[in-house]
Amino acid sequence: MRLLFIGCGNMGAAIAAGALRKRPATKITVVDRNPERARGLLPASGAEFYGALQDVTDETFDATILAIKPQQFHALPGSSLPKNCGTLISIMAGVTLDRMQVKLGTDRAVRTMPNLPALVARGMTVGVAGKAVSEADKALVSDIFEGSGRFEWLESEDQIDSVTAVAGSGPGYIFAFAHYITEAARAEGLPGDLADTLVRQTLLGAAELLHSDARSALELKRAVTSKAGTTEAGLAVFEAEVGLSALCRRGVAAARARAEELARED
Ligand SMILES: NC(=O)C1=CN([C@@H]2O[C@H](COP(=O)(O)OP(=O)(O)OC[C@H]3O[C@@H](n4cnc5c(N)ncnc54)[C@H](O)[C@@H]3O)[C@@H](O)[C@H]2O)C=CC1
Ligand SMILES: O=C(O)[C@@H]1CCC=N1
Repeated sequence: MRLLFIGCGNMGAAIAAGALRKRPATKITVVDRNPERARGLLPASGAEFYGALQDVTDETFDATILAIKPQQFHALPGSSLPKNCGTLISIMAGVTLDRMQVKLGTDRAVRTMPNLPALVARGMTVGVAGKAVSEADKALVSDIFEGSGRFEWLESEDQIDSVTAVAGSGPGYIFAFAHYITEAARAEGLPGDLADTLVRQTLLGAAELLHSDARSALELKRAVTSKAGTTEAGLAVFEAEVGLSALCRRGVAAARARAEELARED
């Protein structure tokens, strides 16, 4: 398969690496304003790197992945896309299929929301297909993203901003939590290195249990929590009236509202 990446930063490079993992014969062309950074993020890929779309000589691709920031989309010269750019795949938060149609003149477009663990092939991507996307196009899109983790189709675009708030931004919330727990461990007087190891390994173990154990998150929480024990004492603080539950709802709602706002910006 032949893929064109427009923008190849953290996410573009993770997705390109995933596509290569799934289909090693994939030929990748990258256009990035900073081609040297892109090259550094995608070493030994056999990819070609360009600084501008006009420099790309190939005219035929199976898919073109837009992996620039939503705020960079309005400056993209839609008319300079290659003649046969295949299925257009956007990973931009808050950029609607309608907006892509107006700017790029095609309904053969898929709006996706991946997440950063794609870097380690543990990503979660959700996609919604535009009107002119065929079953063959959809199979290709699934293949591209399955190389960097799990992929699911959404029936309608209505839910993608909520998906963005949960899974797209989600790793950021988890990393913030890891940071604050590490700080708390240091405040307890534990050495920095040990605090770091305790938190990383605890999160990894908990994530692995969530992944491999049939019990729900709530059931697993109960399995840790002994009656009148230490976890119960800690959770009583985390779950106080305006605690973790309310914060999660407010945080997710704020991220979803920001995605909706991005959709209105041009
Ligand atoms: N970082 C994350 O965890 C996630 C990001 N996203 C989405 O992925 C997109 C990219 O995010 P990152 O990879 O984090 O950003 P990034 O800043 O690492 O990558 C963007 C790249 O686009 C390049 N670029 C900008 N304008 C360009 C243009 N006109 N032509 C060619 N290249 C251009 C930049 O040089 C940069 O390398 C965003 O739209 C974001 O909403 C989606 C899910 C998760
Ligand atoms: O923060 C953002 O806007 C992007 C989209 C989801 C994760 N990062």
